[in-house]
Amino acid sequence: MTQVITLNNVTKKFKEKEVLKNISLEINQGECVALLGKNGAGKSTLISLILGLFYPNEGEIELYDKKEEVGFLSQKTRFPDDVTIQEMLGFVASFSSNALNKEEIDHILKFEESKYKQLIHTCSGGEQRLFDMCLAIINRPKFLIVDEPTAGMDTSTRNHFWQVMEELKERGTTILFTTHYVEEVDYCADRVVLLDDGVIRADNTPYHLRTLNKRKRVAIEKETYTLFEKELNEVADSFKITVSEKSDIIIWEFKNNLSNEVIQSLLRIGLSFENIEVTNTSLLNTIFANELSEEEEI
Ligand SMILES: Nc1ncnc2c1ncn2[C@@H]1O[C@H](COP(=O)(O)OP(=O)(O)OP(=O)(O)O)[C@@H](O)[C@H]1O
Repeated sequence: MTQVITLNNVTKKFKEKEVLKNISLEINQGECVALLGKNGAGKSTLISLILGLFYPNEGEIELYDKKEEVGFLSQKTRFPDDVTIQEMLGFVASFSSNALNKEEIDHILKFEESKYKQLIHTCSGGEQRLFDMCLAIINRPKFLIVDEPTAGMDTSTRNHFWQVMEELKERGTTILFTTHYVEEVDYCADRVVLLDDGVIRADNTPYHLRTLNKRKRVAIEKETYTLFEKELNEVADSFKITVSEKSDIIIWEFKNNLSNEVIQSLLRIGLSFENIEVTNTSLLNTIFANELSEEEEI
């Protein structure tokens, strides 16, 4: 496979703080990689290193595409107050010999014709994000990096955005995107890289990460719980179940491998499946809920 970027044992510090610790990562041509992590995990710093905006303190980064073949959508964009959508599109397109044509731009933005004459800052949050995206891909980059692209988008704009990403992917664009939305990795990511406190905790397919259920969750209505309280507390104690309350339900959480025994105990006490709701807590949810301990393997 042809590599687009390679990071070898990269460490980045801001003063004494290690924000990225010994990161090694390869992205191959045509791959779509989701970089997932909580606030402050180091996602934007990693992107800045790839873009050459910061130097690493240790390690090497090799970008195989030319700089002008890389498109970048940053988390926040700023434009002068007195520039229209049309003017900015024309300005950015003027740097490329093969810029997107009007029809392609219309397909991305889905703006009415009159909107092009509007000042950029009068766009809604979602419209502005689509506009940012359009500028990022106006020169048809081979490698596209997008940092939290869907912030501020409503559901239909978000769906449209992911459709555009899918089309880019079908045309062979290599994509690296960051997101806080666990469900967004399902749209077009081939791989999910989980960054946690500056360390890569997982690098695998979305399917693989989703199926790694570390915990089971059982919700029981408080009214029902009260009827069987003594017996339920005994079961909870014997399996060391984490018990919490949320409005009118009691939630039990326990390791997946205890599922059969816990459910059988509930049925023995007299609860029926109609009284309980059983759900899986995925690995991704677990990590985002800050519940994964350092020792837990992925
Ligand atoms: N220029 C800088 N100087 C000092 N510290 C910085 C700088 N840039 C980032 N940091 C720190 O590095 C850590 C990682 O920040 P980064 O922006 O990479 O995280 P992130 O995963 O992108 O977070 P978010 O999801 O909130 O955007 C944070 O603690 C942040 O305060």
